[in-house]
Parts: sequence; C-alpha cells; structure tokens
Amino acid sequence: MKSQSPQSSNTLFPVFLKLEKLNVLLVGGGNVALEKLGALLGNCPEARIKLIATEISGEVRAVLSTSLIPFEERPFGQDDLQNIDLAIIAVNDPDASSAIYQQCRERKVLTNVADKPHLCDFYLSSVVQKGNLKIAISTNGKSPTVAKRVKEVLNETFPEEIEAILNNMQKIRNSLRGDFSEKVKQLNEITEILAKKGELPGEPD
Ligand SMILES: C[C@@]1(CC(=O)O)C2=NC(=C\c3[nH]c(c(CCC(=O)O)c3CC(=O)O)Cc3[nH]c(c(CC(=O)O)c3CCC(=O)O)/C=C3\N/C(=C\2)[C@@H](CCC(=O)O)[C@]3(C)CC(=O)O)/[C@H]1CCC(=O)O
Ligand SMILES: NC(=O)c1ccc[n+]([C@@H]2O[C@H](COP(=O)([O-])OP(=O)(O)OC[C@H]3O[C@@H](n4cnc5c(N)ncnc54)[C@H](O)[C@@H]3O)[C@@H](O)[C@H]2O)c1
Repeated sequence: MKSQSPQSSNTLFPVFLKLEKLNVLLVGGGNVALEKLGALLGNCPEARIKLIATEISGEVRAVLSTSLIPFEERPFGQDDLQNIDLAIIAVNDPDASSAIYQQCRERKVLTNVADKPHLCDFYLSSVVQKGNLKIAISTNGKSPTVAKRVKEVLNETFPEEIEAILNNMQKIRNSLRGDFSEKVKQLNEITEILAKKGELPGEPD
C-alpha cells in the first residue's frame, strides 16, 4: 500500500459518513441551520436528524414540514446529546456555542460549530456530485469561498459521462475472475485512459 507524502500543515483526515446510520443533532433554527439542514438532506435524504432551537424560522419550518425530522422549539439541554453521534451547532450566541461544544466533548460527540474553527472536531466541505461520484473539498479552513469556487469549477468541467463509466466499471468489476492482484491489474489497464490528459469523454482537447 502506497503511503502519501505528508502535505505540509494540512492534517485534516477526510471521510465519507453514512448519515442514515448515525444520529445527528442540529442545534439552531436560523439562516445557518437552514444551510446545514439543506446540506445534510441534500447529501442524504434519509439522514437521521433531530433539530433543537430556541426559535425556529419560517424557512426552517418549511423544510421540516417536508420531512419526518423531529424538532423541538426550546434551548439546547445536555439530554439532547443522548444517543447522538454527531452534532452541528448553528446558534447566534458565542457563550452558548462554547458551552454546547464542551458538553459534546465530554460526551465524545463529534461536533462542528458553524464558522468557529476552534470549536470544530470536523469541518464541513464543499461538495461536487456527479451521479455516484462525490468530491469533498476543504481549504483547511483558509478560505471557504475558495472551496466554493473550486466546487463550481469542478462541477462545470467534470463530464456527466462519469456516471455511465462508474456503472460499466461496476459490471466489469463484478464479472472479473482471478486473484486480487490480477483483478487490480485488469482494472488498472481498463481505466488507464481516464488518467490521460484530454481523453475523458466531454473533456476539451
Ligand atoms: C465549505 C463550506 C461548507 C458548509 O458550511 O456547509 C464552509 N463554509 C462555506 C461557506 C462560507 N462560509 C463563510 C463564508 C463567507 C466568506 C468567507 O469568509 O470566506 C462562506 C462563503 C459563502 O457563503 O459564499 C464564513 C466563514 N466560514 C468559516 C468562518 C470562520 C473562520 O474562518 O474563522 C467564516 C467567517 C465567519 C465570519 O466572518 O463571521 C469557517 C468554516 N467554514 C467551513 C465550511 C469550514 C472550513 C472549510 C474549508 O476547509 O475550506 C469552517 C472552518 C468550519 C465550518 O463551518 O465547518 C461552505 C461553502 C459551501 C459551498 O457553497 O460549497
Ligand atoms: N448567517 C450567516 O450568513 C452567517 C455568516 C457568518 C457567521 N454566522 C454565525 O453563525 C451563527 C448562526 O447564525 P444565524 O444566521 O443562523 O443566526 P440566527 O439568529 O438566524 O439563528 C440563530 C438560532 O440559534 C438559536 N439559538 C440561540 N441560542 C440557542 C440555544 N442555547 N439553544 C438552542 N438554540 C439556540 C436561535 O433560536 C436561532 O434559531 C452566528 O454565530 C452567526 O454569527 C452567520
């Protein structure tokens, strides 16, 4: 297995979470919570989310009304962390943010306090999606605006045909016989063209 060379100071470790298997607590019911709710449901409509906020805006209510997400309009309390795997905090009160983060740490709940890097165990990313291909982008917190721009560039330039390629590759992958190293060799040969510059379908010459 090849190891990657250490990339200077960016120590973030990327993962892709299965939100239909995890319990997510979203605290806050304003603009930022609305964005986070959209990101969670946009990636995983079956995400297991619970929302708690002192006041829930009309826009957040509208999204909640189209889902089965349980919600309560009251301040966060420690019991809200029961059975929670992941918390996303989007409240407009810095003291409450810090206090909630501390309680999450005590319970070992992985937490993101929106726009507060020092109160984050993980960052949210910009997401490019073409069918089953998903690319998550982070700038190590340097510039979320650049992450958004990189997403836009990749969305424009990455061909839609990638979905057909993935489906074909899955069929080929399932039909291959032989030992593991033989399969890896064949799959590498078939896909060699994808790594050649200017040879992706739809890619400009
Ligand atoms: C990617 C994205 C995902 C998402 O949030 O879902 C995301 N921020 C997005 C947008 C965005 N956020 C902000 C702006 C205004 C312009 C600007 O500041 O650039 C814009 C641009 C816009 O909205 O156009 C404000 C902002 N954000 C943070 C701070 C605090 C600080 O930097 O200290 C401040 C200043 C607050 C203030 O001034 O009060 C911090 C974080 N924002 C992160 C993620 C994490 C690092 C990601 C990375 O590693 O790159 C991190 C560290 C923690 C976190 O929140 O997870 C999403 C793009 C989604 C998309 O469209 O693709
Ligand atoms: N909206 C933006 O574009 C933006 C940009 C940068 C930073 N921020 C920051 O993100 C945070 C949230 O912003 P917003 O625009 O969503 O604010 P908002 O005022 O629209 O919503 C805040 C929400 O937090 C809830 N809340 C406050 N204390 C709570 C508690 N103890 N328990 C449960 N719920 C609680 C409120 O009831 C409300 O629903 C703020 O810290 C803000 O400074 C927002």
